[in-house]
Amino acid sequence: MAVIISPREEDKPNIDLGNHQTPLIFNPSLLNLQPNIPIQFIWPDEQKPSIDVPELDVPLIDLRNFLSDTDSTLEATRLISKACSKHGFFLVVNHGVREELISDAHDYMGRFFDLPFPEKQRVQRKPDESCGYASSFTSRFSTKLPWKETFSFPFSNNKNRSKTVQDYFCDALGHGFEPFGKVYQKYCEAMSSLSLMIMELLGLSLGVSRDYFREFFEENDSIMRLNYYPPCQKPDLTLGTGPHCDPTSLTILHQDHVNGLQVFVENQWQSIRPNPKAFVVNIGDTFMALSNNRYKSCLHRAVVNRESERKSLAFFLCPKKDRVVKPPGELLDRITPRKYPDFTWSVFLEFTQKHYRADMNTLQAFSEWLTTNPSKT
Ligand SMILES: C=C1C[C@]23C[C@H]1CC[C@H]2[C@]1(C)CCC[C@@](C)(C(=O)O)[C@H]1[C@@H]3C(=O)O
Ligand SMILES: O=C(O)CCC(=O)C(=O)O
Ligand SMILES: [Fe+2]
Repeated sequence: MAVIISPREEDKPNIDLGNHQTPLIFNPSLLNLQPNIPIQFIWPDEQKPSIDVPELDVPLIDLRNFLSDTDSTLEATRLISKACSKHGFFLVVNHGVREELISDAHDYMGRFFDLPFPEKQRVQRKPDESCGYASSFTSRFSTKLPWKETFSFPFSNNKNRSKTVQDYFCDALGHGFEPFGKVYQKYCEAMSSLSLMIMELLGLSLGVSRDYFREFFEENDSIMRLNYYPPCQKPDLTLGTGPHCDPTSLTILHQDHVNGLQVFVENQWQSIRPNPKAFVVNIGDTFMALSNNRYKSCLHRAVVNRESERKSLAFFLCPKKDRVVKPPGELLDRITPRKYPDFTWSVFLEFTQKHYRADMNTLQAFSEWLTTNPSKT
């Protein structure tokens, strides 16, 4: 009988606070004036950030001649195979995304988070929905709150070429936000194209056809997330984003110039230094399942600091919601049985939004949850 997964109470998302609880409002400019931070933001000793961590040696993959030159393609597949079998993180440069588009995306992110709090609350994330504005997740979790504000919105890459991001901004915030919508529409389209190029690389490196994963993600229902980490007076007591593996398929992250991303590799936290010309790419749980565990979705977190705010752009590539996630035949053989059951991203996403706070065991917990909820398979 499978153990029924019920995360620790404090980790269980509060779907309904009812009217007996009003969530603490995370207003960093006010919170940071107080000598101490609210207890909900203080993490357990074993999870508090360590001050000095070593730098992770992350492979840098040059996409300039990828697919046009055999040697470059071989080198890229070798590097990606080594990194993804170990920790799932690598950098890509000469990626073809215009510097101006990246700087516009950072610029508009700053403008959004500088808006007055009531303005941001107009797009407040609704309970058990994955998109919208969230400040510190006070309405979702009762302890171990992250020191951050986020704004997430959907991107769909589909045949009718709809402008889902631009429409989201105009519908949710009004036509005055059309410039925001246009920039993030272009940015997400560039992220989707880059993701598909990386999917070709991943396919080649896993020994399946170059087009297999590209076709799988050609149409995608992805999530764009803007992360804003205010300065914190007690950076050694809290975390900007807690330790987790991304439940999604592939994450393409652009950090601003402030250090903060850390990955847990060889039993220690190691930082990935910001490089404005590079995107940080990591394998998520869903791609780990697609690769039948050959490539690893790795534990990572974000730390904060006393002096400066930090921002990051995270594009989460996700398959079409109801596409069945199962590894290709080439990755299955008699000595390598299936590691995870078939599932759809829509059910996995629902699991992370309604039942389980994503951490380092999300995919395992989800697999076990499916056995006790057969209607979800
Ligand atoms: C599908 C998702 C859930 C989260 C956003 C995307 C991919 C990463 C997930 C998350 C960042 C992992 C850490 C916990 C979390 C609650 C957070 O800190 O934001 C997660 C996101 C979420 O559930 O909103
Ligand atoms: O902000 C960062 O550097 C990492 C954020 C992250 O891991 C996430 O949003 O999933
Ligand atoms: Fe992450």
